Amino acid sequence: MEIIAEIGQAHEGSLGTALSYIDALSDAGVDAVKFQVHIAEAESSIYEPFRIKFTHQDETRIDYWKRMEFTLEQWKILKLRCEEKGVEFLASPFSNAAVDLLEKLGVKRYKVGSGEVNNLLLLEKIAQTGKPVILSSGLSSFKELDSTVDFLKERNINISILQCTTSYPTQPENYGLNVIKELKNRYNLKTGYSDHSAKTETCIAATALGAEILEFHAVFSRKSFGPDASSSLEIEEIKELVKAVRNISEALENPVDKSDNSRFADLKGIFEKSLAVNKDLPKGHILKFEDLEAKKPKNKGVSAEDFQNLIGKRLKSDIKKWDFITKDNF
Ligand SMILES: C=C(OP(=O)(O)O)C(=O)O
Repeated sequence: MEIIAEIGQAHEGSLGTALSYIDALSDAGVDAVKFQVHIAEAESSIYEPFRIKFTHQDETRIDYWKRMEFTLEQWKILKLRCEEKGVEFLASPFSNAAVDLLEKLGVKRYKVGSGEVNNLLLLEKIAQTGKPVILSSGLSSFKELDSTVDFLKERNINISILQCTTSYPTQPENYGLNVIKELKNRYNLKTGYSDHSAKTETCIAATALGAEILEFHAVFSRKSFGPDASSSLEIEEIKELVKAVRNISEALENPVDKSDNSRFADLKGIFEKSLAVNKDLPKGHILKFEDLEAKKPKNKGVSAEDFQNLIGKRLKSDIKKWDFITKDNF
């Protein structure tokens, strides 16, 4: 399982905050820390509407993107910090200029956000790098995904694909956990889940349903400013999630063979019981179901699993309450 923590815009354009996120998330045990590379002039214009107008600080959406930009030098610092902390620096570009920037950083692969699935210009640019792509599907139908997957396959790109719902925060009826398996069956690619539910249980369920990659938004506090804060997981939740996901992954990698219980032989013996009577019974009494009890340990008399053979049998001797029943009693 690959666990990717998406910082998105949670850094609010501050290099220091972005570095703190790398530190906190690598300590939480994720495999990759993910950024979005926004180069305002290359990807947007004054005509772009706000997805959520959460601040009056930025007059227009492009002003917001400008505030989220880092310089190449700053990106180098962020990537270096990821390397020092032993996590992959992963990013989604939102323009061809952003791909050029990421190439200068020497990234290993690319994430394509849900909004870019039909941006063939960007996909062509990424494909020209020859590097693997993780494709998100939050806004796409199968038909659109088919074309994008074909487009990348024709260019020999190694693709992974994520179920995602672009709705912030995503409500249970829209998680689409069923789609993880459908994507796997349809494309036979490495398949995962990109979460916006802000709930660890969604990611754990996705793991159990076969996701091989998990991505979720991270934030220091869901009360923070920002478009994704309410759809994100906090650091303590991420720590717990990482542990849970690693455990479930290990469980899934070790399927249990229920047809063979030989490993329980000793323990099973400790749990097994022998038959006893629950009242004083006189010689000549005919045993009924209501007379019987099953008590530990096993092998003290007739085994509990053989109780049906005793019903209707006549006692040859008295037997005291809670005494075990043996063959000699008949
Ligand atoms: C928007 C992104 O991804 P997703 O669609 O998976 O949320 C992204 O990676 O930048």
